[in-house]
Amino acid sequence: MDEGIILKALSGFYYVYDGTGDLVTCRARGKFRHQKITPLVGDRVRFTRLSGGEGALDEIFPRKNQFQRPAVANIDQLVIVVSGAIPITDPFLIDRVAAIADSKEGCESLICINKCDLDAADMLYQIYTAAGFHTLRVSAETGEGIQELSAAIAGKVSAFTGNSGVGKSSILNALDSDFHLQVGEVSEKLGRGRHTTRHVELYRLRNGAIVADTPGFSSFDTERMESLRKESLAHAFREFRPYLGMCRYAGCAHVKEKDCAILQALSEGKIPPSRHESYVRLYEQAREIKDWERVTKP
Ligand SMILES: Nc1nc2c(ncn2[C@@H]2O[C@H](COP(=O)(O)OP(=O)(O)OP(=O)(O)O)[C@@H](O)[C@H]2O)c(=O)[nH]1
Ligand SMILES: [Zn+2]
Repeated sequence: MDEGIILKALSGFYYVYDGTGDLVTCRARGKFRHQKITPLVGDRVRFTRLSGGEGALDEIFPRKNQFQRPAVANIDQLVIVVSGAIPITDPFLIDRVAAIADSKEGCESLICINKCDLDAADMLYQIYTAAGFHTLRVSAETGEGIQELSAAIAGKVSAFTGNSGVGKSSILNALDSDFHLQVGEVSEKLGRGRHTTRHVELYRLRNGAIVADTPGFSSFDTERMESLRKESLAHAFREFRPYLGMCRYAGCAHVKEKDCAILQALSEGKIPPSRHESYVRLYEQAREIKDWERVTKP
């Protein structure tokens, strides 16, 4: 039996890449349906090769992480594309999506500041380097920083996200000029634009990176923030972690409590103010969801 990764799922077919040649078009064996297991794009699988480039999925290896929207598994790295100019990215949107990635097992986040030819985005750069994120400055227009980004994604499975117009597609094209051809082919087959659908696909770049061009921030697993319960939210803010457990009260919310280690670190400049503001906003939202659930659920 062979092993590979599902790059694409369409109409009951799973397109598996075994690390070398062409994709193998697989059907899932009946046992998956009986077990109610749906193979996902990103799944590592074992399969049997049949004739004519076809195959059968035999086994899905355990997932290290999983996203609902887009439905994709085993993401090594979320590349959060942001910009300091046209459009300026709101730090809250960055923090929300970074918290989702940082709450998943084995998913790193990389902050990629694009359009540096227009604006160096010093404020964003300072916030995210201070918070401990790997932060890169690039320009899809001039090619600045693209080599460094290429090295940061090589050999990994990365999902790209970012607010609309920030330059995700331009960056992917700068990384690999064949990228638009791969994407164009799919859009044509589906007969619609790639962002009008929930279809997700992984693409192989020439440097060995595997990438997903996902929908923008607004739809990236942010619906109702199911993954971010208020109790676990502080853990999803990486620079808060050294101080957790050091507050005076065990159930400290780190919002305005007395003798809170997070608020202390904030006042000492060890936590960027905008990061704490985002935390408070998400905390309030998570609390509202809980209250709402309590009202509607008997
Ligand atoms: N000056 C400059 N313009 C850029 C850069 N990167 C992208 N752009 C421009 O920004 C606009 C949006 O770029 P896209 O690559 O379509 O952005 P996107 O994030 O894929 O947008 P959506 O598909 O809406 O999510 C285009 O007009 C690009 O030419 C850059 O580094 N510098
Ligand atoms: Zn606290």
